Amino acid sequence: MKNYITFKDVKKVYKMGEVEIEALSGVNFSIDKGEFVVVAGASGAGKSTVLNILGGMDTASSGTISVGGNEISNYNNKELITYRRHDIGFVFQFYNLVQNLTAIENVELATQICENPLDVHEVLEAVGLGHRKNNFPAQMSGGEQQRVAIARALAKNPKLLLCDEPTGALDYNTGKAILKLLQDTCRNMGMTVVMITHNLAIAPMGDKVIHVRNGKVSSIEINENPTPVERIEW
Ligand SMILES: Nc1ncnc2c1ncn2[C@@H]1O[C@H](COP(=O)(O)OP(=O)(O)OP(=O)(O)O)[C@@H](O)[C@H]1O
Repeated sequence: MKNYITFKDVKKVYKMGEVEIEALSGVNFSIDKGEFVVVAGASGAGKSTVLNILGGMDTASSGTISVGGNEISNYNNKELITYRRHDIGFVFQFYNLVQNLTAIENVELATQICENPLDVHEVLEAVGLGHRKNNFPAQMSGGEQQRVAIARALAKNPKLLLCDEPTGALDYNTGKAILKLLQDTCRNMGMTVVMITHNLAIAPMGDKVIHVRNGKVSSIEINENPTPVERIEW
């Protein structure tokens, strides 16, 4: 589906007492269903603000955001909760797992609040953790914990998978394996994936690369033939 997501003239102003910070100053882009999109830019450019607004964790000050034909910029708080719960899977830099629950329990916890969850065993197999289901986070490496976090997001069967620097805390090879998992998930499940990075070297893996600078989109690249992660070096 073309233009599954659209941002039209989206602005975000944070007010801190007397001071106003314009984090987004008129952001425009569109994303098709099933695209793997990389949002790239320097620290403070506005990447997380874009992702948080798209995921319904924050709201725009003005402008229109539409996802799958719904104007989420008009949603009230209750509608945003439902949207986050059913439509969005989030993956963060630091995995945010519940430490006293096993891998499978962490994934099950997320599926308990959503409508059409996937089979938790199958999802853990798919992320390569079939043999670690009963381990606690402290018994797993960073890369394995991030796989649990990805399984937790995917098991909700979300419409959108949003990833904020998902490899930021991982070493080179582990990070690469996680990027491959995300790219393969996008292809195999037809999942729309939006991933933030400050690492421009991995931009060629995206079907689309949205460059953000000073709260604006500075350019958008379309890669007709995205590079498989295993062929990217940085
Ligand atoms: N809750 C907030 N209150 C006030 N200012 C904020 C808030 N969140 C973000 N900002 C400001 O908005 C601007 C954009 O921040 P944002 O976190 O979106 O950038 P970023 O590109 O994701 O950066 P990084 O790569 O460092 O995470 C920055 O100037 C930041 O200080």
